[in-house]
This record gives sequence, structure tokens and C-alpha cells, in this order.
Amino acid sequence: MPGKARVHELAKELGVTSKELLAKLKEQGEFVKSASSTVEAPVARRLRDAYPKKDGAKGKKPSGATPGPKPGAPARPSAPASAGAGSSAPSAPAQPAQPTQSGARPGPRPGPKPPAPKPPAPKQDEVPAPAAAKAAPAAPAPAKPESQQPSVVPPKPQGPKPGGPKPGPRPPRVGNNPFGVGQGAPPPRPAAPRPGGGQQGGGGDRPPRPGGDRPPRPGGDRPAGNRPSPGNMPPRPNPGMMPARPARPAGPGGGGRGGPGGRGGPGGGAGRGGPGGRGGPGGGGGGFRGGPGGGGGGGGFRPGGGGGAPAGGGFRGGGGGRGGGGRGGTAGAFGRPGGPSRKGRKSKRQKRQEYMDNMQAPSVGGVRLPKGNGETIRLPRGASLTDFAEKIDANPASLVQVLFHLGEMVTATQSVSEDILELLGSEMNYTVQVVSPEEEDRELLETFDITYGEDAGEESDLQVRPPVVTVMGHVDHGKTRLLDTIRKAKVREGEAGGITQHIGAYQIETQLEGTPRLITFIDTPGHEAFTAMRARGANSTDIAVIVVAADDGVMPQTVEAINHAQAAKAPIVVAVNKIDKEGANPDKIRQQLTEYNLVAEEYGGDTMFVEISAKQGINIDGLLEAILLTADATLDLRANPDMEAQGVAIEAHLDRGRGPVATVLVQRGTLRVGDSVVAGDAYGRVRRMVDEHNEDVTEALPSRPVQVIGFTSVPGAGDTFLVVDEDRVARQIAERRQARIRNAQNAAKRKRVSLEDLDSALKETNSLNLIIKGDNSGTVEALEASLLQLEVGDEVELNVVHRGVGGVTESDIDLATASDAIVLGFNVRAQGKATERAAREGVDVRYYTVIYQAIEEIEQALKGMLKPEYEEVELGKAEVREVFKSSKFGTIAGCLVTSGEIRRNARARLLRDNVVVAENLPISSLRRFKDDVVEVRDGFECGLTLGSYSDIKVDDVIETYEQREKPRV
Ligand SMILES: Nc1nc2c(ncn2[C@@H]2O[C@H](COP(=O)(O)OP(=O)(O)OP(=O)(O)O)[C@@H](O)[C@H]2O)c(=O)[nH]1
Repeated sequence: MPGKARVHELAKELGVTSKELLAKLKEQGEFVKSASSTVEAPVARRLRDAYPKKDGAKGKKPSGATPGPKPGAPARPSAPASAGAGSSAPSAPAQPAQPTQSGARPGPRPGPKPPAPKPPAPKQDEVPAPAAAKAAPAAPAPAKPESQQPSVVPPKPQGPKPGGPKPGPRPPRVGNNPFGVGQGAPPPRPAAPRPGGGQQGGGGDRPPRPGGDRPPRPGGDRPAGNRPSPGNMPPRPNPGMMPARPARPAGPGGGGRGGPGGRGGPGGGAGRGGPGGRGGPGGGGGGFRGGPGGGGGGGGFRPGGGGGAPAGGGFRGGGGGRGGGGRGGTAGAFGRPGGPSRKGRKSKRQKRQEYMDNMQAPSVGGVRLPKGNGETIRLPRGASLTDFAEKIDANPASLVQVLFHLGEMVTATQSVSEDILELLGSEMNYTVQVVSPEEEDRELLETFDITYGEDAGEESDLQVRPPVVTVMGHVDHGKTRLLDTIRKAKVREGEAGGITQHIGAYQIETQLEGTPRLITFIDTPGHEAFTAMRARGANSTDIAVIVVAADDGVMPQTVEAINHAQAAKAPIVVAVNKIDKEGANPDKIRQQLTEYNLVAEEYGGDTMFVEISAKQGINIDGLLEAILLTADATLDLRANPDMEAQGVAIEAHLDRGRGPVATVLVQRGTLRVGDSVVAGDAYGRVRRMVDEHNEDVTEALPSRPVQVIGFTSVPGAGDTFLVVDEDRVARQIAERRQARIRNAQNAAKRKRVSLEDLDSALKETNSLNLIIKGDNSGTVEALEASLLQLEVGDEVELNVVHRGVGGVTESDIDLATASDAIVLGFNVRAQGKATERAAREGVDVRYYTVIYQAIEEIEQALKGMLKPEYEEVELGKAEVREVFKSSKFGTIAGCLVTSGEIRRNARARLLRDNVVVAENLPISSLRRFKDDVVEVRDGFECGLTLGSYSDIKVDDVIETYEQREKPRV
């Protein structure tokens, strides 16, 4: 493209009239229609040769011409520089100028303008010529020219001077890469930037190209040479001088984005590159990578640009050397050299390294992440992305983004579930280890130099302690009655709903072979809702007594109890109860339990089965004996009483007069009044201790259950307790645990929202918020656990926003108001003015004394909130017998209804050879003969249209259906 010049431009350039030039052309055997016609580069060259003087007159031009031939070579920076200066510096610069000229390919265009500018123009011309020459070879167009080449050759000879040497290398580029971005002479970058460069930019002959050749374009040549300004300045060693970057191709059409030229204008004729830049077919000069030397105009940036152009486009740097413009268009367009600043430029090595790093770095959704080496990252349960990011030295925001791409909406500081942390870790090649609560707690205690769970001192410090027994079994098999009988105390009276709801513990004394022995019993509830608590009970238990009613046999909860005991590695003693009842079949129980690895001693196993009657007190001593024998045979029950006490909180509640009361089981050490204790997230100082007989005790030895008064809050059932040196430590541990529990709850509570349903999730929150208040922590916990296990699908979220021991308070009502929650009071009532406030605020407060009633009601509430489910119901089918086209209705299917009915406005699908061709089409019109009808039944014919759907063929089947709401079960 750069090579094509219009006749009138050439005429101006050569200082002759267009008419003269036309005549000359005719003389040379070239048919050219008018002054505005373009001529091929070789022809232009010949013309220039034919009017050599003028060019010469302009001075350097001749020289320039010379260089021209080697445009590519000239590209060299140095040359260009001078080129840029071209006009100004005749001598040395002259050569450089050539490069410019190369850039000038566009010259043709510039040519015209140059005239105005005077001297500079000539140079350009010359340059263009060379450029053209080059272009010619590459471009197909040149056909003719070639023949003429001989004439063209001459110029080249000259070229040798300037570009001679350099040209060698460059030319190849140019010529060989028509798609190349930059054009020919890359080198002259310096010049390029200069306005002068503009001329080159102008290069693009193509008139159409804006940036292109069009002379009118400011960017174009005009400024180019003449301007004294930058263009004329000696080349700056700036980036422009750098070899053109391959990457940025740009400037296609003439000028592409702002060549180097000053402020765009001149630079690439194209100026803002718009069109020119994009390289279309671009004009001759287009596609330079940077403006060429002196005037480097055209720095388009799109590589494709110039390339595309058939004509000589795509040269790197035309005559003008590498214009700076190339680089990012914008920069070039605004006059800055397109190339990147040299300062701070990275070495190739650095770049390569960066590239490699980038390639290796994991990326999700385009977000680069740090790459681990499989290291293990330990995070506490409920950790946030910020915590994670800190550990791997990453930006939390990028982790948030990644999770977003993975379908999780999480903020940087929000607690994240274990699964998500692991998923995220695996994406980055880290192994995330979410520290278990126990482990975390151990670490917490370690920071206070405390060890939990081990007896301090020597082996000799250990003393025998009583076994701790838990009685478990199926509902109504007689657990409570047995415990009752054993301690000769009646605890069954007053049990709401007949279910044991509290965990109590007591110690009894019995005789074994004449020796008094103590046994500690923990009373566990029998309802499945207490499963979680039972599991804890089993863990603090040495021996499990599984009660099985001889008249009933092994039941689900019997199995569950066995599993808990076995999981806790607690030896089992089976109490076959109700042997006094008719139909009692103890042997059947023995047989059934073999299935669960409980083989009776009589059968050669090691499990003791004791037949008893809790009701009638039959063989209770035998059971106690079996417990002690089993303990002696299988367990080493010893503990060090001479240490600070440690153990488990079995039950806790808020007592009106005494405040928080916790039943704790001392497992090692001795608990004394005045000790600073911490149990879970509760702490305090033992003010008073009471035993199962409601008598005050001053100390409790291992295996001793006592009620402790003095906690500042109610501990949770199953929480570990320990004595610490001072209150301060107790408080600190409790506070740290509180924070951890809060985090964990937040993490568990977080609702997962996928991108797909984010919208609807935000629009309608199908969640039920609850506040649970109960008379003791075990009950509250059990109720919460049961509720959270309700299976109501993923659509509804159940949220326990608060739970606590004690009556329903005004602050509970406030919280319920704020969070739209329902308050559940279990065995408690509203306190003070809570009822009034609840009524005023419209808060629903429900009271229960039986756990399953609460669960049932909540379950129903949740089901009521479920979104309706729809199912598809087929309405009917029709076969297409004929197809008509109507200008009014479109494609009409003449059908016979073969089953059911076809209803207007129902949805339909079209089947062809039993394959669904189209879905969800509307039956938009339905007719019987000429009448519109609402439905057509089986056996009748009808005409129908499927909306605008027209691909209907004879023998197609139209199946209609509708969506019906499905009742929830
Ligand atoms: N005939 C007879 N009845 C018994 C015996 N042991 C318990 N029962 C009766 O069985 C029923 C249930 O006894 P509970 O002690 O409440 O049973 P539980 O296993 O504690 O039941 P939950 O507390 O509901 O888990 C009561 O009516 C008892 O009187 C027994 O040895 N013989």
C-alpha cells in the first residue's frame, strides 16, 4: 500500500503538472486514466527517475532515494533519526532520511503534501519509492512494475549508501510478511514519533483509509517533514528507536493509530487509528509499526492492519524505520512514542520467568492464584478467606473471586466451611487441614501450658477409681426404672411425656465379694433426639449397660446404643430387662445380639448378659456385680487424685436461686471449693458443690459427679471442664473458646448460594429463624440438633439464631423481632414482660414440654414453606396429516387428535420419528373447520399453529402438556 501514489501527488512531488506526468506515463506505456489515478510503485519510481533533478534539488532526497531502496535496512534507528531530522540535516541525516522514506512508502500520499512543506516532501517521495519497491515484490500488484524494474533498480544502487547494508536484513521482513504489522523500516523509531513521521503515516495510499494515505489527513505527511518541530529534531534515543515490536502490529492502514507523530496528527496519518489502524486493506503506508523514521507516522497498532493490505502493506517499518507509534495505539496517537518506556523495562529473562510463573500459577476464572507445593495449611474451623490468604500470602480478594467462579458467594471475612477451604486449597495445590475442635482446643490450652486428658505424675500416683456407667437402650425398655431401682430414688415421677430429658449422674455403693465398691451412673435419655448427647455420654463412660426388654427384643435404638458404646470402646454389659413379664424371651435377646458382636459368655463370648427385672428389683445386684467384674477384667480404672481436677460437664442448667448449675464428672484430680474452673466457654470459681443427695461436699475425687455452683454462664452438656491456676486464665480460655464457637456457628449457618439461584435466593429467603430456650443445656442442644436434622430439602434453611438456658426474656423477643424468628420455649415460660412485648411485636412464642411435639410442628412449618414443585402432565397427542401455509397464520398443521385432547394455549412439543424436534411451543390457535375452539378431543381433526414455528411436516406428532403443582408428601 505504501507504494501507491496518485498521479497528481507525484506531479506535485516532482514539480511538474499532472498533465505532464500523465503524458510521461503514456510515453512509458502506462495507461493511467486521470490525475487522481494511482500508479504502482515501480511506475512511480520510474517517474521519479525521469525527473531526478527536482528531487535532487530538494537535497537529501536523492540520498533519500537511495536509502529508499533499502528501506528495511534503513530502518535502523540511527538512520532514521537522521531521517527524522531529514529535512533539517542534509548530510548525514540524509541517509537516515531514507529510512524515513521507507516509511514514506506511504510517501505517495505524503508526497503530495510534502510539496507544500517543501524539502521534506521530496525525501518522502524518495522514500516511498523504495518502499514501494519493496512492497512491490511482496504484493501481487507489482506485476507490471517488475518488468520495469530495471528502471527502478537504479534507485537502489543509491540506496546502498544509506541503507545498503542494513537493508539486507530488513527487506526480508518486509517483503516476506505482507501481514506483518509494522511495516518495513522499523528502526527509525525515533523519527517516527516525531511529527515528521507523519509523513510516513500518510503513506497509506488508499484513499479510503482514513488514517491511510489520504493526504488530507493531518496525521499524514503534512506535518511530516516540514514541520520544524519534532520531526526535524534529531532522533531521540527513545523507544521509538527500538526495533519494532512484533507484537503490536498495528497500524495497518495508513497510519494506524497515531503514529509516532506528534500528537497523532501527523503521525500516522490515521490519527486515532480508527480505520486505518485496523489494518484493513489499508493504504499503502499503513501497517507500519511505528512511524517510520523521521516522520514515523503511521503507527497503527493492529498488526493485521497493514498486513492485510494487499499492496505493500504490512511492512514493518516502511522506509521510516520503526516508528514509535506502533505500540499501543493510544500512546502513539497522542504523540508519545508508542513503545514502552525503557525505564523499568524487564529483561527478557525476567519476562520469561514471569511468563513461566504465570503459566504455572493456577488460574480459576481468569484469576491467578498462588501455587503451593502441596504444603499443609492448618486452619481453624470457621476460618475466613482472609485467614487462608494470610497463611499463603495471597490477596483475599482473589480468593473471593475464585470462589465466585466456583459458585460460592463468600466475603473475605466470612467464615467458610471446611469443604470450601479444602476445595480452594486443592485448586492451589495446598492441603488444607481444618483443625478439629479437639485439636484446636488442645492447642489453645497448650498456649496456657495446660494439658487436658492426661493424668499428671507417675504411675505410682494413680489410684483406683470407680467405673462410670451409662445406661442406654430403646425407649421404654426400662432404663429409668432400672436407674431408679438402683439408687432407690424415684426420678421417674414428673418426667414430661414419660421421656427422660435430663442427664443426671449419681454414685452408689455396692458389695463385690464382700468389698464395698462404688459405681457412678450417668442417666442418659432414651429418645433419639438425644443421640448426640448420648454419644458424649458414652465417651465419658467406662462401661455401657444396654437395657433390652426381654419381651420386645432388639430395637433400632438398642442398635444405636450399641454403636455408640462400641465407638467409645466402652465394654458392654447387657441387662435383659422385664424378665418378669409374660412372653419374656432372654435367649432370643442373646441370639439377636450376636449379630452385633455381643456374644454371651454362656455362648462362649465375653459379654455378660444379666437377666433382671427393674420393676421388681430382680437380680439388680447381679447386674452391679457384672459391671464391676467387667470393669476389673477389661479396664484399668485408675486416676491421679493429686492434681487439678479435670472432667466433663454432664448437664447444666440455670437455677433461679443458684444461677448456672453444672453437674460435672471429675475424671482425674480432685475438685475443690474455691477452684477456678472453665467448662467449655463458661468459667467461674467453685462456690459450692452438692452431691446427688443434695448435700454439700468440699471436694470431689475421680469418678465423682457433683453439682457445681459458681459458673458465670451455663456450660454445655458434654463440655470438658478443668481447673486452672487463676480466674484470669479461666476467663481467657473461655473467651477464646467463645470466639471459636461463634466462628464455627457462623460457618455452619452460612447458606450456600449458587450462582444459578442467587437471584431467587436473594429475592425470597425461604428460611425459618428460631430462638430456642430450654430449662437445661442438654435439652436445648438436643432440640437444636434434631431440628437441624429435619429433612426438608435444600430449598429451606433453618436457622437457630439464638439458643440458651432459662425463660424467654424480653431480649429474646427483641432478637426475634429483629430477625423474624419464632421462639421455642421448652419447659420454660416467658419472663417479666416478655409475653406482653411478644404480643405487641407479633412474635410467635411456642411452648413445649415434649420434644417430639416441637420437632413435628417445626417440620410442618418448614414443609409449608417449601416452594411448590411442578410436574409435567401430558394432555394429548395429535398427528399432523397435512401442512398448509397461510400468509395470515403462518404454518398451519392439519391434525387428527389421537389421544387426550389438544387445548389452545397449552404447551406443545413436536416429535418427528419419536425424536423431539422442538419443545415448549404454544398452541397459539386451534380451529375446527372455520371455528376457533378451546379444545379438540381424541378422534377429531383440527387445525392448529405452533406460534411462529414453521418446521412442521406431515406425520409429525404434536404432544401437548401442562405443568401441574405437585403436592408435597
Ligand atoms: N414388667 C416390667 N415393666 C417394667 C420393667 N422395667 C420397666 N418397666 C416398665 O416399662 C415402662 C418404661 O420404663 P422406663 O423406665 O420409663 O423406660 P425408659 O427406657 O427409661 O424409657 P424412656 O425414658 O422413654 O427412654 C414403665 O412403665 C416401666 O414400669 C420391668 O422390669 N418389668
